[in-house]
Parts: sequence; C-alpha cells; structure tokens
Amino acid sequence: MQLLTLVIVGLFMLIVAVVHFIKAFREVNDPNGIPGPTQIPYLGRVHDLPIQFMWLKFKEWADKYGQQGFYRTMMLGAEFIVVTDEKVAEDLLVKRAKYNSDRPVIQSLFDSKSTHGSMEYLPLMGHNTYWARQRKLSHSYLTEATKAQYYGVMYFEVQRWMARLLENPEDFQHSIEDMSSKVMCQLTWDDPSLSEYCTKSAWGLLTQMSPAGPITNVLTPLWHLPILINPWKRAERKRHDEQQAWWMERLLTCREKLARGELRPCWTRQFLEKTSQKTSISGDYEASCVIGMLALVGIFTVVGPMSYWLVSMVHNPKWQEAVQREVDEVCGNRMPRLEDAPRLPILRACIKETMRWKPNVPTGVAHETEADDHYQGYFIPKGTRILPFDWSFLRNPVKYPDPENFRPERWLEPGWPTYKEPLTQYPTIKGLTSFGWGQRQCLGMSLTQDELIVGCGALAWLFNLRHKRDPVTGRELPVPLDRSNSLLIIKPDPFQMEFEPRSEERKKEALRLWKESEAKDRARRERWLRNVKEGKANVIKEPKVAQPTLKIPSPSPAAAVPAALVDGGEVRDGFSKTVQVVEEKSGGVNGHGGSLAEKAVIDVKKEADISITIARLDSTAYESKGLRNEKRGKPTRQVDCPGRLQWRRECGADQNVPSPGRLGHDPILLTWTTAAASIRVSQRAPSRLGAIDRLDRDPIPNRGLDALA
Ligand code: HEM
Repeated sequence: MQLLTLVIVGLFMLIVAVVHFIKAFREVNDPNGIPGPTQIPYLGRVHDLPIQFMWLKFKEWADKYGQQGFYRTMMLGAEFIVVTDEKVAEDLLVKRAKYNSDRPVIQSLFDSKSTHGSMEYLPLMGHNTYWARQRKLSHSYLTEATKAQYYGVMYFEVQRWMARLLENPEDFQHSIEDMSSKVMCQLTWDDPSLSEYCTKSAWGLLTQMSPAGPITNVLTPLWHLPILINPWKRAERKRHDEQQAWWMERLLTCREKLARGELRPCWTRQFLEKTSQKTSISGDYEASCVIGMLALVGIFTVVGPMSYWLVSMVHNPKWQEAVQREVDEVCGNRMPRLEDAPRLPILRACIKETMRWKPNVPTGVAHETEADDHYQGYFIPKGTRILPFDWSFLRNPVKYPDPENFRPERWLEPGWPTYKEPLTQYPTIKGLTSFGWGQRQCLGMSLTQDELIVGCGALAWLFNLRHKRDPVTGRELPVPLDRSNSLLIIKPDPFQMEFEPRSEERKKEALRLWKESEAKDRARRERWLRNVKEGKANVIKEPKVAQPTLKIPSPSPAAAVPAALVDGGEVRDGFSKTVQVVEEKSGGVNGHGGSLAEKAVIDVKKEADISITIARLDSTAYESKGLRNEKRGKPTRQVDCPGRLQWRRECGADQNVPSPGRLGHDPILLTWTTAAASIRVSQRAPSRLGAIDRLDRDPIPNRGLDALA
C-alpha cells in the first residue's frame, strides 16, 4: 500500500514536471516571437554553443534564421538578439541608443557594470554616471593625444620595434605586443618599462571577461558558491586586487615624478595638472582606474589587426608589393609618418581590408536594453542582450562581394559598393562596424588607425614578409588563416614567418635611426633631470589639491526613481533633494510599504563625522547624527532610526568595493523607503582633507546623455 502511494505520488510529480516543461517549452519557443533556433527551457542553447570559435555557430544560425537581419537565442535564461544586418544595428543601437546602451553583467568580474560604484572598467560599465564622466574624460585625452601626434611616442616605439625585428625576428609575436604596450604605457604613465607587466595584466582582464575565460562566465550559478569552495572567485579577487593596486601605484609614482619635475606629457600628468581641478572624476582611485583601463584596452585591441597584417601580406604578395611601391614613392628613404597618410591609399585599403577579412572582435560587444521595446512587430523585453554580430556584417556579400577573400580593391576602385572618394581621405577604418555602435562606439579609432599606418607602413618600408621555409625539407611552413584564440578580442595563434630586410641599406638605416632616437631620448631625459636639479626650466609643480566637494551629478532628482513612482521633485541646494513618491509597492522594511524608492552612495575616505538626515515630508524629521565611520570592514549595519531608514556598508561578497580600507575608499550605500522623503547628507566635521569625496545618485538616470554619443 505504501509502495503504491509512493508510485502514485511519483507519477503525479512526473506528470506535473512534464506538463510544466511543455508549458515552459512553448513559452520560450513562441511561434510569433523573433525567429531563432529552438530553445530548451532554462538552458536555451548553452548545450550546443561552442566556447571555441563561437562566432562560427552564430553565423550558421544567422544564415538559417537571420533573414530579417536578426534572430533570437537564449543562454541560461539570458535573452539574446543577435543582429546580423547593419541596418538593424543602426535602428536598435544608434537610433534607440537612449535605452539600448547598457551592458550585461559579466559574472566573473566583481561589479563589472559599476552598479555598486567600483568605477573600474569603462568599456564594461552600465549606462550610468561613472560611464558618462569617464567616457568624456577618455574621449578628451585621446583627442588631445591624437592632435599632438601622440607626443612622438608612436614613431619612437615603431623604430624600436623595427630594430628588434631585425635583431630577433623569431620573437615577432611578443615584440608586436610589447610595441603596442609600450605606446600605451608611454601615453599613460610616460614609462615604457612598464610594458611587460601591463600586457600580462591586459590579457588577464580580457580572459576574465570573455565567455571562453572562466567557466563561471557560462555556468554563472557556479560563481555564487561560498568563497571557501569557490576557486574562481578567489582567483579573481587576487587578480583584481593586484591590478587595482598596480594602477594606483602608477598614479602615485607619477605624482611623485611630477613633483620632482620628471614627468613628461602623458595622461596621468594631464589629470594631475589640469583635470583633477575641474572634473567630476571622484578622486585618485577613479582616476587611476580610468587611465589604467585606457592603457589596457589599447594593447589587446591593436595587437589583432597588426598581427593579421602579417598574415594578409604573407598570403597576398601582390598586394604587399603594391604597398611597398606606394611607400617607396611617397617616403623614399625614410619610414612613413602620419602626415603621409593622405598619399598612402593602398596602405590604408590593405589595413581596412585586413580588419574586414579578419575582424578581431568577431562576435561584437553586447549592449543591454534598458526598457521594453517593439521592433518590426516583435517584443523585445528590458534586459535583452543585443549582439551586433560583426563577423556577419563584414561577410555580407551584397556590401562586400567575394567576402571570404582579401580584396583591398573594394576600397580603391569605383564600381565596388564600398568605394568612396576622395582617396586622400578614404578608405579609413574610422566608423567600421568593428568599432561598435551608438553611444558605446569605440573611442580608440584614431589611435588604432594611426598606429597601424605607422607600424604597417614601417614593415612595408623595411621588410619582405614571407613564408618561412623548413631548413630540412625546404618546404614553406604554413601561416594558418583560421587559428586564433576564442576570447572576446582575438589574435592569431603562434606561427612562424620570415622577415627579410628589403635591402642592406634599409636595414642599416633602420638600425641607425633607432640608435639615434634612443640616444636623443636619453639625452633629453638627462637634460630634463639636470635642469630640475639646477632649478631651471621644466619643473612642474602640482597645484594644491583643493578640498573635494560633494556633488550630485544628476540634474533631476526625479529621474533616479522609476518614472511611475514619481510626481516631480526639486533640488534644494547642492547637497539635498526632495522626492515625492506618489505610489508605493508592498514589502519594504519592517513590514511597512515602500519598495526601494531612492538610494545614494557616499564615499567616506577617512574617518569623519557625517550627519545624515532623513525626513518624511509629512511628519517630524528623523535624524541620525554623528555617524562615525569607525567600523571599517563590517559588512552590514542597520541604523536604529525611525522612519524606516536603512543604511548599510556596501561590502557584500559580490559587490566589489575597491579595496576597502587599503586604497582609502569606504562607500556607504544609503537607501530610504518612506512614502515621501527628503534627504540631506553633509559632512559635519570636514576635519580631514577628502573625507567625503563623492555623493552619487544611483541608479543613474540615462536621460540627458545623448549628447555624448
Ligand atoms: C582594433 C582596434 C579596436 C577595436 C576593433 C575596438 C573595438 C571596440 C568595440 C567593439 C567596442 C564596444 C562598442 C560597443 O559596445 O558598441 C569598443 C569600446 C571601447 N574602446 Fe575600442 N577597439 C579598438 C581599439 C581601441 C583603442 C586603441 C582604444 C583606446 C586606447 C579603445 C578604447 C575603447 C573604449 C574606451 C571603449 C569603451 C567605450 C564605451 O563603453 O563607451 N579601443 N572598442
């Protein structure tokens, strides 16, 4: 009897599970929804989407389901729209950029979107205030460096690279990376000797954020295992802390060098001398991150097309000869410079065709939608990831006839769909789909183009790039066309090739040039230091650091609250604001109504008295005075305060507070849930410099950022 009951219960549960599964299956495969491969409830297509060369599977699906320019798939509950046509990307990511410019969470990084104020990875940040101000700053630094022709750094490093290739050609893959790393380390911290570590750190971050990196990026629930049995989280904690400490150390070293007058033009000097006075960047920590991130992102990106240039040239000797002829005609006995670019269309065409033929961000970088939307009659829910699938854009046979082959003439000869005049300006890689879309479009297009012109131009001037021959059999060693890593940003796997100097004269000239540049650089540095010691020119004093002020960057207090809950509001003064909430949801603290209506983040850098006042507009003011920031490291603290005030330190295991205590940051998340509230946060005893250096509103309104596109 008991057995029979068990069997009946078991059968019943099985039937319930099957019915539930069928219902879920129908839901995730709605015949009226966006076309795409059949989805398995909860899993999506995680079972047959390969981690290696994922873009090839995406392309297979694109050919099958992407007739309308997009298709849909799922991964462990996350919705994806894979965009396969440029027009659709334009519609969704440019025209609707206002609410399609967020980023998905990257599970294996702490606070990848900076939702909790980590402020670390600009390209991965959500569509929030940190992103807006860091993008503005990065854009202005990159533009200024471009105008100043990168302070000569690119020529210097490319000359060094040519000499290294002559002396040690076998090491070419390492020396490419080191060259682009040295360029970035000079632009960032005026110190090329940092390149080795910086490159390592760049690949470390890239691996951590890629689907082909830690398994926790795909099997995301694993990330939430307790830290003791979670090797992925422990490894990331170590990587992260080392990287952040290194960035901070760079900034502090630059400050010391600046004070001694030893720092030449670079982005950190620009920040210390000028920007720190009038920026919304919150302080040293954030500055070290935004500048450090720029250095990293400029390494693993440029390495791809620079390496694929070698592949293109080895496989297409006719085009190599054409580039060499053009460079010889224009530059004669010297290496190409940026001012030669208008007269080097074949070089530019081959660079652009290399990027089209072998795109180094083949899947594209996902945006995330911030609002429900409809497109071509289909519903796109908030939180959907939109993947602008670059491999597909660049293999569209209508725009790029014969897409599988290297055809630079498509940029040079009238009659091809992509031909554009004047040839002094076009082809240019600026605006290529590989650099992304809308408000999140890449900021490094000019830098990439310039570095490729100087670097690839120098290669064409100095070398014949050839297959290497096996010394025993005499046979050509293969240079594979389709072997690469599978990270978000790719580069070819190691291979062998020959760098044959075009003539003995050019070889001598390249070595002489490098010796001369190196000697000049050393002499300049020594002169600079001598002058400093003798108290002569070029001693740059850092301006006095002003007392940081509290800021509320959001222009409208209402904007931070879900629109339906808000009935206007006003900013009373710099530090306080009023929000009127007209509707409440159930739940909330202490059983009283009130979903999360507002929250603010305060950074308290050192011990300080602060006063936080929360007042219900319709009753007495509740005050919690003199909260001392003495309990460092305590993860959560509840303040006994009527009016359903809750505040806590934002130090949960998943919420990455930038090295609390160590680097001087100590953010407090403040939330309040009253029906109608005003809040005042102030520093009661500003006894120490920089005690409070940031008061932000979070979530951050996305309106008003369009101007930054
Ligand atoms: C081959 C070279 C490069 C490629 C293919 C590339 C590609 C991209 C892509 C696809 C994005 C995301 C766009 C989107 O979400 O729609 C991006 C963002 C970005 N790139 Fe590049 N990039 C390159 C070089 C560089 C360089 C040299 C720098 C600067 C040193 C740079 C700085 C950035 C920054 C700061 C962002 C973040 C923009 C934002 O989130 O608002 N990139 N890049």
